[in-house]
Amino acid sequence: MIRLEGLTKTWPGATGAAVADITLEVPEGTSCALIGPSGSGKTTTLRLVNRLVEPSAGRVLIAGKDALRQDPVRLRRHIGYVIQEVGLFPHRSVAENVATVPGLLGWDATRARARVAEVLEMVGLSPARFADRRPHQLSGGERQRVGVARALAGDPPVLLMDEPFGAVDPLRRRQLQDEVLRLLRQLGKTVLVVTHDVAEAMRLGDAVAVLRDGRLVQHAPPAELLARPADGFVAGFLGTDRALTRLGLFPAGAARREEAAPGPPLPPEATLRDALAEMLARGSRAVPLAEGGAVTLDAILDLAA
Ligand SMILES: Nc1ncnc2c1ncn2[C@@H]1O[C@H](COP(=O)(O)OP(=O)(O)OP(=O)(O)O)[C@@H](O)[C@H]1O
Repeated sequence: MIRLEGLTKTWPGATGAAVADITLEVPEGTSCALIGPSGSGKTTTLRLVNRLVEPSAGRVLIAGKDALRQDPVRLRRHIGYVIQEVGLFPHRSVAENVATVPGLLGWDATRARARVAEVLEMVGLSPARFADRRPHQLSGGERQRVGVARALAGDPPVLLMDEPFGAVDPLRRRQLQDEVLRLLRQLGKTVLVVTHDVAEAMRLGDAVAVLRDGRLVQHAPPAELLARPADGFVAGFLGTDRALTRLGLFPAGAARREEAAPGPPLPPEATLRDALAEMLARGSRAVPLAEGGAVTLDAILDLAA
């Protein structure tokens, strides 16, 4: 569990606080996405958690323990940190990069080697193919996977991610998001993730926290946030297409009706947004579901109301 209590950071010489009195809890084994405009304090908030930035006021509790009372270097060994630029050591192999924290934790070589192979497998990189490569011999997506593997290597209960998929092309991005999310859920990690991408926040966060000028303006599960933005600022930030974004959170079967519709069925992983796109493409008010029955336009409108 991560708990921020009245967390505040005022940079020297700044007129206002970059992070202003934020109180927020991320329950154990869940994820929270931090979103907000550029300069709203997302990265600073994340770095206050692992003490790369020291607060001006307030507290950070991790699993109930006050982070400010722990040695910052030790603290960081128990918090995974994934950033957009990944920050891999360029002259070290993938295996050596991933072994960084196990090395700092004093694991013996056999245990560290086994762990490196295990986490590389977890993120979908075959150790036989990738362990000996250097970072420049990887694609952007592969580098990002190595970044996640490195953050997981010491088995930290908490993970901080700052634009973790920012360098990945849009096509692979969604697949990588889904895979990493599934993995983190399965491992029961508590995750705080910063992104500027609204759709990504909705996919990655069990809850989403919206920041404006360092203040927390709304904290809610994605479907609730999209349905009921707290004010005009949040509504504007989520975008005029927020109703469509919300449809993307539900499986197509959520608007199932017991009726027949023409054409091929939707793929099993289709969302309501995909179903609507298919209706528009087919010029039809209903599309069949793989499990039988159909999604209808009326059922989608009922659900969105
Ligand atoms: N090391 C620093 N020294 C002084 N001011 C800083 C420092 N780091 C960040 N700031 C300021 O703190 C404020 C919040 O910055 P922060 O990087 O947390 O925002 P952000 O929401 O992550 O923005 P972005 O989406 O552009 O990355 C900004 O006004 C920024 O200029």
